[in-house]
Order: sequence, then C-alpha cells, then structure tokens
Amino acid sequence: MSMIAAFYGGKAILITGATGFMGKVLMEKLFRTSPDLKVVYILVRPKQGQTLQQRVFQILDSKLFEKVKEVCPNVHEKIRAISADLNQNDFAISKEDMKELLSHTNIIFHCAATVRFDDHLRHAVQLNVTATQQLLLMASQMPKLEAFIHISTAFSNCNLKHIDEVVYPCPVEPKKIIDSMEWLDDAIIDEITPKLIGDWPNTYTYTKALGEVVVQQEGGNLNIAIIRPSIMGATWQEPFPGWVDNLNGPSGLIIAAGKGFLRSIRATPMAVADLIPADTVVNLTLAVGWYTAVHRPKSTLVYHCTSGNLNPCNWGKMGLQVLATFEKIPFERAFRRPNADFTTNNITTHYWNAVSHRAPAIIYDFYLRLTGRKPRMTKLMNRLLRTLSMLEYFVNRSWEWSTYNTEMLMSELSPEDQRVFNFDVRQLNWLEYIENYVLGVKKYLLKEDMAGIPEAKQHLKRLRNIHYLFNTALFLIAWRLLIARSQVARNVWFFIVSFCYKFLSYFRASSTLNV
Ligand SMILES: CCCCCCCCCCCCCCCCCCCCCCCC(=O)SCCNC(=O)CCNC(=O)[C@H](O)C(C)(C)COP(=O)(O)OP(=O)(O)OC[C@H]1O[C@@H](n2cnc3c(N)ncnc32)[C@H](O)[C@@H]1OP(=O)(O)O
Ligand SMILES: NC(=O)C1=CN([C@@H]2O[C@H](COP(=O)(O)OP(=O)(O)OC[C@H]3O[C@@H](n4cnc5c(N)ncnc54)[C@H](OP(=O)(O)O)[C@@H]3O)[C@@H](O)[C@H]2O)C=CC1
Repeated sequence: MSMIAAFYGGKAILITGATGFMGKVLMEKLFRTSPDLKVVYILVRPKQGQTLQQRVFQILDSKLFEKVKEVCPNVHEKIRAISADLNQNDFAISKEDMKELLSHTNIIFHCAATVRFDDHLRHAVQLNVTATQQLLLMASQMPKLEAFIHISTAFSNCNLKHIDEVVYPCPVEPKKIIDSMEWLDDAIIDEITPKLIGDWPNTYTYTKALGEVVVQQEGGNLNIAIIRPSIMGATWQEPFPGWVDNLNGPSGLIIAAGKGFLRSIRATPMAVADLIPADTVVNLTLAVGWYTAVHRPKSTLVYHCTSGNLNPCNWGKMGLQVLATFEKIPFERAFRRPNADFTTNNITTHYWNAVSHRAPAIIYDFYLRLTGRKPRMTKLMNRLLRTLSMLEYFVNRSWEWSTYNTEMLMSELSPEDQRVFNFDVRQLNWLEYIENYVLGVKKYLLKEDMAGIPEAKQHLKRLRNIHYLFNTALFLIAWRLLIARSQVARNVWFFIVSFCYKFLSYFRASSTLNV
C-alpha cells in the first residue's frame, strides 16, 4: 500500500492554479491515487464567458481525466471550485467560502503564477509575490493546515551558475518592492524595471525569486516546502505519455518547427536542455506534501526538480530527435518542410532570420495579396522572432542544480511509493520521451488526427518539389544574369558545357563498343 496515497485519503486540499498545465496534472494524479480524499478546493477565476462550473467540467471532460472517472466516478462532487482572483484583495473570495477554506484545509499546493516572461513588473509582483504573501496569511489562520507547498522555478536564481537547494536573498527586499508598486505609476515602473531586475533575464524569474524570499520570511510556524521545477514538458508516463496543453517552454517551438515556420534558432547545441516531465514534477510535489506534513522538517526545505545533473540531455540531441520525429509523424498543412538548425552567433542569426524567416514570409504575404487574401505571415513571423529572442537566454547557458533534498526524499520513500510516485529521472529515455512529446503536441495541442499522416506526408513531398523547383529557377536566373555580365562566368559556362558534351560522347561511344 502506498503511504503517500493513504496520507491524502480523507484530506481537504487547496490548489491554486488548478486550471493551469501543472495544476491539472496534479489534480488528476491526486484523484487517481487517493480517490477517497475529502475535497479539493480550487481557486478559479471566471474566464472567457465561462462560469466556474463550466471551467471545471471542461477539465473533467478532457482526455487527461479519463482514468480518474473510472477510479473516482464522483470526482465532480469532490472538486469545490471557489471564485477567486489572486490579483484582488483577499482574492475576492466570499466570506462564506473563506470561512470554509480556513476551517477545513489540510494541505495547500500553491501553483498559480504568471509565467509570461514579458509581464509588466506590477502584474508579475502582484501575482508571484503579493498573492503568495496573502496566501501565507490565509494559511496562518488555518488550524488544520499540515503543509504549504509552494511551486517556484529552478530559474528563480538563473543569475547564478551553481544553484543549491536554499533560498537566496534578493538585492531589494520583497516588502519594499511590494510597497513601491502601490504608489509608483506604470511609466516609472517601466523605467526602473531593468535596474530592479538586474541580472535576472525577465520579470518572471525575478518575481519568482522574490516570491521564495516572501515564503521564507513570512512562513512563520507553518510547515513549508518549496519546489523548483526546471522546464516543464509533456507527461512522461502518467496518466499517459505526451500530454501537454499549452505553448510554454519547448511546446510552441515544436509546433513552429513542425509547421516549417521555425528554420533557425540561436542556441548552443551542447548546452543542457533541462526539461522535466510534468508528471515527474507532480509526483515529487505529492511526495513533498506528504513528507512535509508527516516529518515536519525544522526549516523550509527546497527541492530541485531538474534532470541535468542526473540524466543530462542537450539542445543539440533534443533538436535532432524532434526533427527525426517529424519524418515519422509530420504535422498537417505545413508552411515549409521542417528543417531547422542552430545558429551560434549574432551575425549568422541575423542572416538566417532575414533569409529563412522574414523573406519567405514577405514572399508568401505577397502571394496572399495577389490572390486577394489578407497577408498574415509577416505578423506571425515577427511574433515567432520575438518569442525566440525571449527564450534565447535559456538555450545558450547551462546551470548546475544540486539535488540533495530531492535525493534524500527519494531514499525516504517505500519501494511502493518510489514506484507510484516516481520522480527518478535517471530512468527517463530521452529519445522515447521526445518522440512522445512531439506526438502529444500533434494530438493534444494541434488536435490533429493520426489518420491524416499519409496526407501530411504527401503535402511535405509537394513542398519538397516546390522547394527544388524554386531553387532551380532561382539558380538559373542568377546564372543567366551572371553570364550576361561577366566574361569569366561565360568561360566557365562554356567549359562546363563542352566538358559535359565530351563526357556524354565518350560514354555513348564506349557503350556502343561494349555491345
Ligand atoms: C539541429 C537541429 C535543430 C532543430 C531545432 C528544432 C526543434 C525545436 C524544438 C526544440 C527547441 C526548444 C527550445 C525551447 C526553449 C525553452 C526555453 C524555456 C525556458 C523556460 C525557463 C523557465 C521555465 C519556467 O519556470 S515557466 C514556464 C515558461 N514560460 C513560458 O514559456 C512563457 C513564455 N511565453 C511568453 O512569455 C509569451 O507568450 C511570449 C513573450 C513568448 C509571447 O508574448 P506575446 O504577447 O507576443 O504573445 P501571446 O499573447 O502570449 O501569444 C501570441 C501567440 O503566440 C503563441 N505563443 C505563446 N507562447 C508561445 C511560445 N512559447 N512559443 C510559440 N508560440 C507561443 C500564443 O498561443 C498566441 O498564438 P495565437 O495564435 O495568437 O493565439
Ligand atoms: N511551465 C513550466 O515550464 C514551469 C512552471 N513552473 C511553475 O509551476 C507553476 C505552474 O505553472 P504552469 O501550470 O505551467 O502555469 P500556467 O500558466 O499553465 O497556469 C497558471 C495558473 O495560474 C492561474 N492564475 C493566473 N492568474 C490568476 C489570478 N489572477 N487568479 C487566479 N488564478 C490565476 C491560472 O488560471 P487561469 O486558468 O484562470 O488563467 C492557471 O491556473 C507556476 O508557479 C510556475 O511558475 C516552474 C517551472 C517550469
């Protein structure tokens, strides 16, 4: 019997960010392994004209929850969606709901965050720092609370090269940042943002670092743990391989490469691609919840959920495997044949951006205009280039994360728990994982049918022929222009033609003699 699964039985669990990528995988695993849990409270904001219930039903109706519905048929009764906006005071939770949360909650998993790299500092501070502070305040009023698990990111200290499982201080105290956001106007915040974030690459990583400091400073007597996943990718094994539902991290770029938009990316092939499957993060999170509640460590423990030091893969290997998978499992209606490459310096990056990204987009938009349609490719390409520039920081560096606490926790688990809540990335086969990831992107993000693969392959063949034709025409035009202008080119041309003629005559003569 799994001790961790048994631990969550009968518990009231509060999850923030349950409608996000990690939150859904976390809820799924909780219900599948502990169907006898009491209730899962989720803080949800109404969105896109959907009520809370509609949002919950949409999640439960997805393929991700198919197994859960078999194991826990009354899952919908056990999810209690509470209307909340983490940007508001007291999260805009009603008095009755707040009362219920405060008096019943046993465990908190705080996953909600803004993960946008370019978010305005005010918004990023509000969600990643102030909301964390408010949640801690709520937690301190929960008499039955056994553990508070805060999800951070392995990149919260990406300004360092070697990162230990400790909370590092920030140059400016989070409290001062929170206060200043209240009275500074947007224009001034914009102006001081680069100075405040210093050597952090964006507001996301900076505010996640501030969030950790808040957790450490304001955790009081709570049993707290911080989990730092690296780049969360599709699921590895559970509930099935390859599940993914947003474009963050590599997923968006896999689509861009598979559809033929992405032709080159400034990345260091040997740099470590520290991806971590979402189900691995969730298994560690649930194990940490159990350990923190049962063993009550004296201080706040930080757990790195990374792959680089135990089972490293690099961007070069990952890129090649992504491309190899497109051969077997192409995406439908590609713009060009998938054929991306890495560039390593500014000059080649600018060159390939002009030749492989911007020029085809301009030509295609010209074609769309000619045929009376609205041009859209240049806009899309500009967006892709902006995304690439934001991700570049992470694909041109390697970090070392120590994993003592994570390894310690693994050794504390029973063999059964090590199996059910497996977070040992040494067992991960990267080639198999990446193939399933690409397949998952096709099925769950692009919603493409596997039956369309033969047609997709045909389409790629047509694109290849168009590519050859286009290149041949371009070469002939360039050559013709060169011959018209240069005597040397003319001489070379006559030499080649006469050489070919002689070779053909010799070949024909010798084959006649053989007969
Ligand atoms: C040798 C052979 C080589 C071959 C190579 C080919 C293979 C390529 C695949 C492998 C390469 C993989 C490289 C991956 C690099 C990953 C690095 C990630 C680092 C993460 C470190 C931190 C991890 C974390 O802790 S948190 C999670 C990370 N957060 C994110 O990833 C968020 C990033 N996104 C953003 O910040 C924004 O979305 C931004 C700035 C990128 C775009 O903002 P903008 O306002 O312009 O657009 P949006 O309104 O957000 O969206 C517009 C449009 O774009 C789509 N989109 C959104 N995000 C992405 C994305 N990441 N990639 C692609 N497209 C994206 C979005 O859906 C919208 O589309 P619409 O059609 O308009 O709806
Ligand atoms: N994805 C990754 O690669 C990594 C993620 N992490 C961390 O893991 C955690 C989960 O990330 P992930 O699942 O990918 O993120 P998502 O962007 O998929 O999910 C974010 C969640 O936060 C919720 N949220 C955002 N703003 C508010 C608000 N104002 N009020 C209420 N809820 C809000 C969202 O709700 P809604 O659906 O309404 O938008 C959503 O449920 C985050 O803390 C992130 O920093 C760490 C490392 C890597």
